[in-house]
Amino acid sequence: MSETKRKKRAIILFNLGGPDGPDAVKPFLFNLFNDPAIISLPNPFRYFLAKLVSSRRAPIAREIYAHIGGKSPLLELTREQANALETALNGLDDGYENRCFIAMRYWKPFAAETAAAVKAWGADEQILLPLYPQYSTTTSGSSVKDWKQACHDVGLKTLIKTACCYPTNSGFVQATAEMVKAGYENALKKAAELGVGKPRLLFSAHGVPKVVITKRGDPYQSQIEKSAQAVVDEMAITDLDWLVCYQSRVGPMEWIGPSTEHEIERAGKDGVPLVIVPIAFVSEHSETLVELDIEYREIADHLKIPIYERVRTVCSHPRFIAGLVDVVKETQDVLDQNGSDDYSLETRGWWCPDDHSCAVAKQPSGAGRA
Ligand SMILES: C=CC1=C(C)c2cc3[nH]c(cc4nc(cc5[nH]c(cc1n2)c(C)c5CCC(=O)O)C(CCC(=O)O)=C4C)c(C)c3C=C
Ligand SMILES: [Fe+2]
Ligand SMILES: [Fe+2]
Repeated sequence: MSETKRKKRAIILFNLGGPDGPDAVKPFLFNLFNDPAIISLPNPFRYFLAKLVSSRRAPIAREIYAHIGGKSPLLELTREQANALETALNGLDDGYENRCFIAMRYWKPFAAETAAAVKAWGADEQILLPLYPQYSTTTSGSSVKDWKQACHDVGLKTLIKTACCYPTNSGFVQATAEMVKAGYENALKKAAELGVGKPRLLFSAHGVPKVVITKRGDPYQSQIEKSAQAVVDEMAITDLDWLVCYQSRVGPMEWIGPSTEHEIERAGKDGVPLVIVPIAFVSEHSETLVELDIEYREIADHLKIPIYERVRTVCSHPRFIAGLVDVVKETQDVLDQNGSDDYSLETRGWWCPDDHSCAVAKQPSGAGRA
């Protein structure tokens, strides 16, 4: 019996990227601040502001990265996720030969290099998979736009579909809940030994300027709240004390709140133990290993918070990888039933309805999109 040729499906994993050494810090920051999704000024103003801000921020950022060997572990951890996902997808035996590629937004491997590799491999289809469960124009939106530009530049034109977001994906929620539960129980045990009250869970997400929510209409904040609620529901512990807060503020603009620092200070006043849960990151990097583990822990110690327990991110947790497989399958269904996205760079802010029906097949063509 002749074997039918399997279609080649490229899965493109997007993340922010991080410097691979001290010399990369300034150009990495320049790329970040020169992104119109981050600073929405026309050029040449954005270019000059990005030069200025990246020069000023570079010494601070270098100090941050010095705590973790001068570089970000993000690419290495993303490679592990890509390998695990590729193995899981190829185990489906669903008629596709799968290969996972990585495109980082502000440092290597950049979209252009990866798009060229996808073209050289001879992909028939592409599934775009941001490693951000919640959608923001500053992250997933920016990466997808950058990717489509790279596809234009290298002449890569295949069927293509984007998984815009998956804030309540069961694999992501179960993996997170399992890890939070372990951290919570650990803190509860320590609290009993110390004779202090029960711990409070702080679901800490990367912040964004308020205008990103109010003017652009990003669903990011509401999706963060949905993720946290889903994890709490999955944990099924009665009377949990929990809330959502936002870390990593930079610049003079007003950011969404409450800030994680403010909530740590409030916990200090209340004298309650803390369990910190990163809810917008799916891997370890400067924002978890330095900001949460070193900087915020110092604040907590200074305030004599009795316990400060930080839950690790899901990384390559098998349940999370299984969740990503589901996202790829759902996105493939939408591609098969609604057809390919176009390569237009004119995306509106986001295209996923709040109920996440963008990833549900059998909707009328174009539904949920601008
Ligand atoms: C959900 C994830 C992220 C959102 C939303 C986001 C928005 C955002 N970030 C900045 C500025 C900086 N971010 C920096 C690092 C950084 N940011 C994210 C994720 C999100 N950013 C990650 C994963 C990382 C870590 C990268 C790594 O270490 O590998 C930095 C650099 C570090 C520092 O100087 O503090 C900056 C600057 C803005 C302005 C913004 C929204 C407008
Ligand atoms: Fe979505
Ligand atoms: Fe950031």
